[in-house]
Amino acid sequence: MFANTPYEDITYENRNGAAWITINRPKVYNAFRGKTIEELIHAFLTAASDKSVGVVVLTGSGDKAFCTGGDQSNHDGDYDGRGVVGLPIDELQSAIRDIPKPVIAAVNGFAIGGGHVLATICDMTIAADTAKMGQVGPKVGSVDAGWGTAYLARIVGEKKAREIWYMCKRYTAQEMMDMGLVNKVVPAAELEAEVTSWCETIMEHSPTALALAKRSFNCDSESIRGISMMGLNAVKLYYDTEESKEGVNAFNEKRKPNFRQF
Ligand SMILES: CC(C)(COP(=O)(O)OP(=O)(O)OC[C@H]1O[C@@H](n2cnc3c(N)ncnc32)[C@H](O)[C@@H]1OP(=O)(O)O)[C@@H](O)C(=O)NCCC(=O)NCCSC(=O)CCC(=O)c1ccccc1C(=O)O
Repeated sequence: MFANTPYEDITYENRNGAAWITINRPKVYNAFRGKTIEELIHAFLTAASDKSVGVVVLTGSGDKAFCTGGDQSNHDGDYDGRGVVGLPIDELQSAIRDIPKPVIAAVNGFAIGGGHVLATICDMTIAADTAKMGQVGPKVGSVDAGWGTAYLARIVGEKKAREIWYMCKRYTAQEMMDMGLVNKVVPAAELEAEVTSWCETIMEHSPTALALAKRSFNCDSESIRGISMMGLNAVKLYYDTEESKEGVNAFNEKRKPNFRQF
């Protein structure tokens, strides 16, 4: 599908064995549409099968955003691609978890909504001190009821996970590190160098030992994949309601949503 075709929504570079996958839609703060997700899946699977790649980095272009989740301008009940909600987001999340190589999220700005979920499921997260992270689902008529909730709670604990989803606040990189969602915070200008240095260390280590470690970590939380699929199907029904559409419309019209009518 992508043979000999450059990606449109992302870039892919093999830097000395580290596959850097960059979401390249800065005008919409690196929000994803159907095509973006397809290209990300393809890139992760390419990295998985390339023996010269030992580690994968996921980041966003520009200095504003890592990823702000689904593209709200392409969202009218369904997104514009395939899958249960018009985005094969479950396949992308599975690709990040299943590839037998460590995936590092290099969070260079906003990691919000589905973008925050992507950072959460990466094996490790290194963030710029300027990054802002959090959830917006209940403000914009959405929820990632699976990896975004249940897996998040494994990392930050139930109370904090519930706060993140119910309050929809923005957290600094340091606050996210204090909660266990970020491994290291560095000045924004040093993010790339820091991530490169972590990649160099990983490239010195045994790929099979790393793959086994990753698989064993995953085993313990594997049941969340089922919760996630059920959540996705429930969210599809929710997306078809006026209540959900009010959230999307309010964002696009730059106004506060009126959810109390429902
Ligand atoms: C990111 C913000 C907090 C930044 O706020 P601020 O600094 O005030 O800047 P803005 O003026 O708001 O934004 C600048 C510019 O970017 C555009 N933009 C930002 N985010 C998006 C977006 N997601 N889609 C489209 N466009 C976006 C914004 O319109 C501005 O453009 P201008 O032309 O300059 O006006 C803030 O922007 C913000 O909160 N953004 C909204 C984020 C959002 O709503 N994301 C979607 C969340 S829902 C989601 O991700 C579900 C998709 C999904 O993956 C999923 C589906 C079903 C089940 C599970 C999942 C899952 O999450 O896994």
